Amino acid sequence: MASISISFLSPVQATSRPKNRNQTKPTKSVSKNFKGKIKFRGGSLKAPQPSVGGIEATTYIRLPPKDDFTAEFSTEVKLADCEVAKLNIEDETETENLSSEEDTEEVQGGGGERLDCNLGLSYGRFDIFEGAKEYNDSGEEEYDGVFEDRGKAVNIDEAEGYYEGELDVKEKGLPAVMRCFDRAKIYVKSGNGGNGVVAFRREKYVPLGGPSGGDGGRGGNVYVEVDDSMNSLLPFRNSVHFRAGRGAHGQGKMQNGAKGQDVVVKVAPGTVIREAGKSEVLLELLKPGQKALLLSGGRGGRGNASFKSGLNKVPRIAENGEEGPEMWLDLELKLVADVGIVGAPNAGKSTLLSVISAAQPTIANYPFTTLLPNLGVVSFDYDSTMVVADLPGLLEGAHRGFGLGHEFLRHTERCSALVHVIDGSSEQPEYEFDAFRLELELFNPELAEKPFIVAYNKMDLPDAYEKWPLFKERLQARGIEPFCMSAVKREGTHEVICTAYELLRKHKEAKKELEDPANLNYVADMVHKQRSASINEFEISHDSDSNTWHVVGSGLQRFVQMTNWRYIDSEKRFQHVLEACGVNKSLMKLGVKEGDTVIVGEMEMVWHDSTKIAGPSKANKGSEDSIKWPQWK
Ligand SMILES: Nc1nc2c(ncn2[C@@H]2O[C@H](COP(=O)(O)OP(=O)(O)OP(=O)(O)O)[C@@H](O)[C@H]2O)c(=O)[nH]1
Ligand SMILES: [Mg+2]
Repeated sequence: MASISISFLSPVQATSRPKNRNQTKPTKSVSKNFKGKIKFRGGSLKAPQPSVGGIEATTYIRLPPKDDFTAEFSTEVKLADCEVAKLNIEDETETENLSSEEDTEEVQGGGGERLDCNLGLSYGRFDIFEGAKEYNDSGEEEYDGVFEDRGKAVNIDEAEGYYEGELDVKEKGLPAVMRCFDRAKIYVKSGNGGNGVVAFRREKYVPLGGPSGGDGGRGGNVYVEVDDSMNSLLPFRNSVHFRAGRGAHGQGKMQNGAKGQDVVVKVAPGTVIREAGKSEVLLELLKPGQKALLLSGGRGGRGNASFKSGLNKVPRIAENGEEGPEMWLDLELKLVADVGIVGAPNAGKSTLLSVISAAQPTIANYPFTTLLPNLGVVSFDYDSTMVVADLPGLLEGAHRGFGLGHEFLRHTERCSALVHVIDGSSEQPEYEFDAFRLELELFNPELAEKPFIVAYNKMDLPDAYEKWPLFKERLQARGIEPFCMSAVKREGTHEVICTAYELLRKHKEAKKELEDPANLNYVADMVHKQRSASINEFEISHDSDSNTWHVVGSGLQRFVQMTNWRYIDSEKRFQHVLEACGVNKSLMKLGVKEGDTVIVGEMEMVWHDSTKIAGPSKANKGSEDSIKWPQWK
């Protein structure tokens, strides 16, 4: 094969490109000149401007450090076009093909990249913020119960009774402990593959031992697993980055590198995973033990033993390991509860939960005692259980940001039934019920359609007892059969909860038929599909101002990234691939000219019309004599 020489220039030299324009036959090869890692430079892509002419690409230029420019072709995966993948609770078969490695890493503690979650909620008269422990060194998320009344902090015990009176809307973000209870933003990156090496067998009495460079190991995978013991996303306040280990490099004597360590991100049942900033749901993990492969590690680079062929018995080439994909993910937790207890603040929701289950939520005679949802398991005589969630109280106007309950209403989205607890001692219980139904409707009409039970509470109080007949009559007139109870005295609660269980049972039977199987490895499959695009699929665009041609294609980009420029044969292979996949031909058809810059992945090259160089390449022989292909020395 005829030849063309390639030289890597320093960034300084690269800027004075005209100097090299006539350098059709540079004397130094890339392996001697180029030491550093090749950096990538992105550029704005514009529509191609086809024209005719141009001949051969030759000179390669090393790019400035990656930090100096904005990376356009990063390895970060974008799944904007992904379809929703919902997991089937019943489907367990998908987990079987996952690796059993469970390396719960914990990675960078930092708190810098937390979810920016300014939800703009207001709390009416009360603003609740975190106590001092929220910011202590140990990172414990304790809430020490301090209310702020328009700038003036008051103790939680003194806050009783503040609820009465006019409610003002005041814009303020949620306290971190609440914000992070069910939302988190994390970074995941699978491991890079290890590099392959060039080595030759040297042994006494074994002349010409041949290539013996081993392949690099595959990078570690990133898994997401449902952990039954978690019921919030609070652990992600301190752990944001999850990186799998990189594969070990290959070694001589045909030794392949070891696989990188996997990472398992543990999430609470009911966690919904989205790509950061996108609305499409990538995964929904419901069942404890479910384990999904999120990102698979990069492939290990091949050592020179893998390049041995009949034509090239002494290959001096090895690949870099493939970079592992990385992503930012938004996690959202929607509790997996069968029944949700909802109602106005101070109605007795937590009291009901404490009576029917072993849960011990905080109960007190002031609104917003419950700041985060509580879960309890109700066991029935006949060996069946149901999970009940007690949610923070909801105020009228919650959809406009009043109170706390609205933020947590979405946790009822997975509930099969709702129990409305009505405070019988309130002035107008029926009005309270109507206001609540309206709030549900405004938040999500689907919630309002869920089967529900009305539980009229505090029947032990004379006030509530007197109002009960009228309340019952009015609701019956509307076709609703309310229950009365006294949660404190444990009277009437059993009927309420048995009816709720009956609703749940009916709902589960209906749901069973609708469930469809889902692919747990959906995200990994999508990423793999994106990254393994054919090398022949590329687009060329031209920036006429800077005479720059951008060749964009994920297959080509991956190829450039895996090319190890330290080895002399890599240049030949690279040029051969550009030729074979039609990049050179396409550039010439589009009118590339002498001295134009051509950027392929991380590589920037200067195009040279090297008509002086002898003969067309083998691939082109006899087909298009007018076109001069890049040549090799
Ligand atoms: N007399 C009487 N008091 C009750 C009954 N149920 C609850 N309470 C009282 O009502 C007050 C509020 O009870 P909680 O269970 O904290 O009310 P909650 O609905 O969870 O309130 P938030 O969490 O603030 O929304 C407490 O002082 C309870 O003791 C009842 O059946 N009778
Ligand atoms: Mg409560």
